[in-house]
Amino acid sequence: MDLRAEGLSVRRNGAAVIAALDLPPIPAGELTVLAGPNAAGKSTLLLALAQMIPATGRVTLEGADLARMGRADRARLIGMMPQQIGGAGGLSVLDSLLAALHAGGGLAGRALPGPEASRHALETLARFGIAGLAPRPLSALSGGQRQLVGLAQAIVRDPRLLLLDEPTSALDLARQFQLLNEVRALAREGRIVIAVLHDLTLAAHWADRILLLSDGRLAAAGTPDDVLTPETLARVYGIDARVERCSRGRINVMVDGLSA
Ligand SMILES: Nc1ncnc2c1ncn2[C@@H]1O[C@H](COP(=O)(O)OP(=O)(O)OP(=O)(O)O)[C@@H](O)[C@H]1O
Repeated sequence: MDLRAEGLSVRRNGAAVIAALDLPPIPAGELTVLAGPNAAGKSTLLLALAQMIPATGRVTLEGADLARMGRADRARLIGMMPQQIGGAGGLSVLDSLLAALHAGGGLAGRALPGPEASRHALETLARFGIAGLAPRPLSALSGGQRQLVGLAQAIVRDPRLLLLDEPTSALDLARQFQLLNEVRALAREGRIVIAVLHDLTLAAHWADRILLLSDGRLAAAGTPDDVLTPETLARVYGIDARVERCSRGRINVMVDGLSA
């Protein structure tokens, strides 16, 4: 069971952002990290995979063509955490989760009665350690709290495919660890999970596989060991980097400067 994308092309503002991209099959059960320079097309790729922007090519989830699926079925199957989490208006955190649950037809497509829906939403918040935020208005959250709520919104329907755009960018070190630990557990439970991360040391620690995007093309794909080499980092980011192992065997990426 996997996600596949073949010949995917996206134009934005008249320019080709993603051009005839083929991805290797992305399996359930693993955490796939999407990395690459600014403006490489990472957010665009997530939006195109979720069919939220026009794209040509073929995207299949567990064999089903997502473009041919109804909106309600896609909402049931896909959870998307955008880079910017909305927070306007007076909607509470709990109500925002109930709205996300309702938008996808309930829990994995099964409508829940009111009290059960609230209980499920609260359990989802508790999974990320933020049940206490339930009554707070979205507009009154810190950036990090908003990011944790964004992940809870993406997962509340129990989707098969989880697309997370820079889920840790506003989080402190402890919450980065907590969130990525949960995200990897969500993958291990049998979901297909793709997360955009800029921090390659973090990616090396948590990813089962890394897709490195550059100028809308796949520059490298494979395990962190395969992808995170000084040669590839010089080619893709234009940096002089050292890739070293710390005492626990984990990969550390250190940047010494920009390539000449
Ligand atoms: N709404 C939009 N309308 C037009 N062009 C856009 C839009 N969003 C992004 N682009 C353009 O598409 C290209 C890819 O942007 P995208 O946001 O996908 O990159 P990214 O890899 O996610 O970047 P970052 O790491 O900076 O978040 C950029 O050139 C950007 O200017």
